Amino acid sequence: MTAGQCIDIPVNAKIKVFTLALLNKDDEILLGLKKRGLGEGLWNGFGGKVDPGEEIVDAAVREVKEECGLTVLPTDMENLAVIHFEFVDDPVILEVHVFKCSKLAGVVEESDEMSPKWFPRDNVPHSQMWPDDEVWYPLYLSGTKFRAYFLFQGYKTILSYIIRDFYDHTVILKEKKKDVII
Ligand SMILES: COc1nc(N)nc2c1ncn2[C@H]1C[C@H](O)[C@@H](COP(=O)(O)OP(=O)(O)OP(=O)(O)O)O1
Ligand SMILES: [Mg+2]
Ligand SMILES: [Mg+2]
Repeated sequence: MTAGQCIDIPVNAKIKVFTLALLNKDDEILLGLKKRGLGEGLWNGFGGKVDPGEEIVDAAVREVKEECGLTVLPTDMENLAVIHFEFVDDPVILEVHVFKCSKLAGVVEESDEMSPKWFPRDNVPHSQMWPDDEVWYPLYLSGTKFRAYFLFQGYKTILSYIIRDFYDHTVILKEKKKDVII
C-alpha cells in the first residue's frame, strides 16, 4: 500500500516504510524489549526499516532474523495491518506494515537491538509498550485486518486516531482529543 492509497494522510506526504512482526506460538506472543533507537525501553514486535528496492515482506523476514534469531518464510507472513504514524512538527510519516506469523523455526536469541521474551497473548505489558498498541491490539487478538492513522504529540501522547476496515475502509474506531483538527 502506498501513501496515495491511504485516505487519512496527504497524497504527497513524506513516508518512511517499516515492518513490524507479531510472532505467535500457541497462546503466546514473542515481544522484544528494545535496547536502542526508536522505542528504546518499550516491548514491541520485531521489525525495522525497509531497505531501498526491498520487498516489504522480505524486509519483515530479514528483521525477524536479525532481531530475535528466528527464521520465518515470506509466504507464512500474514498481512494484519498498515498503520501510519504522524508526529506533530515532523514532516515524515511512518508507514508500518504489521505482519503476524505462527510458523517459526530456529531458536530465539537476544540481539544487539532486542531482548526477546514470550508473553501470554492476552496479557502483554501495555504500560511498557507504545501507547497505540493498546488501541489496536484487540484487533490483532480477534484477527481483524485494519488500516490505521495515529497522530502523536511527542512519543507518549496520542492526539487522535482512526482505524478502518482493511478492505472497505469503513471506520472501526475513532477518537480525537478536543481541539485537534484532522
Ligand atoms: C509510534 O508508534 C509505534 N507503535 C508501534 N507498536 N511500533 C512502532 C511505532 N513506531 C515505530 N514502530 C516500530 C516499527 C519498527 O518495527 C520499529 C522501528 O524500527 P527500528 O528503529 O527498529 O528500525 P531498524 O531498521 O530495526 O533499526 P536499525 O537501523 O537500528 O537496525 O518500531
Ligand atoms: Mg528494529
Ligand atoms: Mg532491525
